Amino acid sequence: MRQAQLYRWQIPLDAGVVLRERRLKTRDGLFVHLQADGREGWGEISPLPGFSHETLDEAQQATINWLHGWREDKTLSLPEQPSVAFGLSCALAELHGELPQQGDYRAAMLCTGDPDELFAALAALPGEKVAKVKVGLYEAVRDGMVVNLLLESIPDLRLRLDANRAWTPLKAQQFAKYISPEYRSRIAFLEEPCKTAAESLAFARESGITIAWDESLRDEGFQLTPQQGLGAVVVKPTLTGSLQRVQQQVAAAKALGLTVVISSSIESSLGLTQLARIAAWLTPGTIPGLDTLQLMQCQLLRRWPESDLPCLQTEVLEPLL
Ligand SMILES: O=C(O)CCC(=O)C1=CC=C[C@@H](O)[C@@H]1C(=O)O
Ligand SMILES: [Mg+2]
Repeated sequence: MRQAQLYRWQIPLDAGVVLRERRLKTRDGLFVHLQADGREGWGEISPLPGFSHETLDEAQQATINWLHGWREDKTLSLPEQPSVAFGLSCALAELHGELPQQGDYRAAMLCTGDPDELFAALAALPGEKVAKVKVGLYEAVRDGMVVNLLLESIPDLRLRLDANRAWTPLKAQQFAKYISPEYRSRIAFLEEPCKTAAESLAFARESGITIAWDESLRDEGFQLTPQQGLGAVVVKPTLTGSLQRVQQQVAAAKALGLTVVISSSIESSLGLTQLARIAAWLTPGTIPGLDTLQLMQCQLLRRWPESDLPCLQTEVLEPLL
């Protein structure tokens, strides 16, 4: 006997979460709970505003339609909305015991705010010092000076940078000019420096700074091919689709010798813990990009290890079925 429930939730975010020039005050999403033969599985469906094409209402309706069929023992293909396919595939994988329990809870520290605050946090970072810094929000020269200062001040720090396609080729050159050549190898990668892939690849060739694809992976008709200066891909499962689709994309990137980073789409703690398990399973040895729980004011259902944020249970969730 199959049972299913769908919950809607909303988490207040700390001030200052800006995505694609829009301020996000809350993170809203869905949890799907499947039960059958004494087993259960959970999944998170939380399309990311400004990045996902589907709205939460569209995701909700597609999920409800699918669940009605699943409860009647129909074997259905997953809906095409990536956030829905991902969440349902996680719930099915948990139900069938196919999502490994072991997680990689290390996270590349997501750095926001002023350099002084960064120094203390980064210097105290235990183990492999990997941090992610968003660039492209301020002047490129300032970004270059801050990044150079961080690399100079913390000799064992490696940085992941992300410009979210903010720079023109000139701005990208201005940034690179302020990074001492001997520090450039400690930039693990710079995600999406310029507005177009061609401009980003030219930047990588000219600057010697390794770049990574993130948004490009999801562009219509994009083909992943080996390129000089391309070192990594950043895979956001909520924006990509089912676990099976994620596995395909990870395998294709690894076959090209690229580093693959499993990255957050600002999911709840339940989604983030599942991403940590997917990272340990599909990209062992690579620190995932999951340090986004700090943006939230609470956890839901499952705790992120060592987070002291309050963890709320189903009583705050709105059942929809
Ligand atoms: O990848 C990480 O380390 C954390 C997640 C992260 O940086 C992002 C998540 C969602 C949208 C963006 O703000 C940003 C990104 O573009 O990678
Ligand atoms: Mg990115």
